[in-house]
Amino acid sequence: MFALTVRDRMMIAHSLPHPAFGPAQALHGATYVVELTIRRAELGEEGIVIDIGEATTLLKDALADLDYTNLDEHPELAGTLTTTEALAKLVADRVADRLPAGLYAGLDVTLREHPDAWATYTREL
Ligand SMILES: Nc1nc2c(c(=O)[nH]1)N=C([C@H](O)[C@H](O)COP(=O)(O)OP(=O)(O)OP(=O)(O)O)CN2
Repeated sequence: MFALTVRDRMMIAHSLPHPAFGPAQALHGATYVVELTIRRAELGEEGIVIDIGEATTLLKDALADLDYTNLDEHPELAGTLTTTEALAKLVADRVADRLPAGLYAGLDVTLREHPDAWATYTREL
């Protein structure tokens, strides 16, 4: 299995209104490093999993309406606890929706809250 990874960042504000989150129930900010890995069993005729530029654009587009926003006000996220895990799934689903069918084995999206904590969502395709 081959894999190609690209990385981007997004800055957001959000609150996590559940008692499990203590002070993070209040509005606070986060800067995530976001990694997208696309997996493919065999390389294409160009000898690549996916063009790096194309993968970078896919990731950037998936983050575009989230970056520099208050997620509490995002219509698609109403009623969602926007945890690192949930955001990783959201980004993965958005990228998966734009990949051609039948070409790729799967993808992983990792959001790093800080160097010592991250969450990953894995999706087979
Ligand atoms: N599994 C997850 N745990 C936590 C998430 C998350 O997205 N997934 N998010 C947060 C908060 O948004 C914030 O990032 C950290 O808040 P904090 O109160 O500092 O929480 P910590 O767990 O880091 O520290 P405590 O010792 O619990 O205060 C929190 N958790």
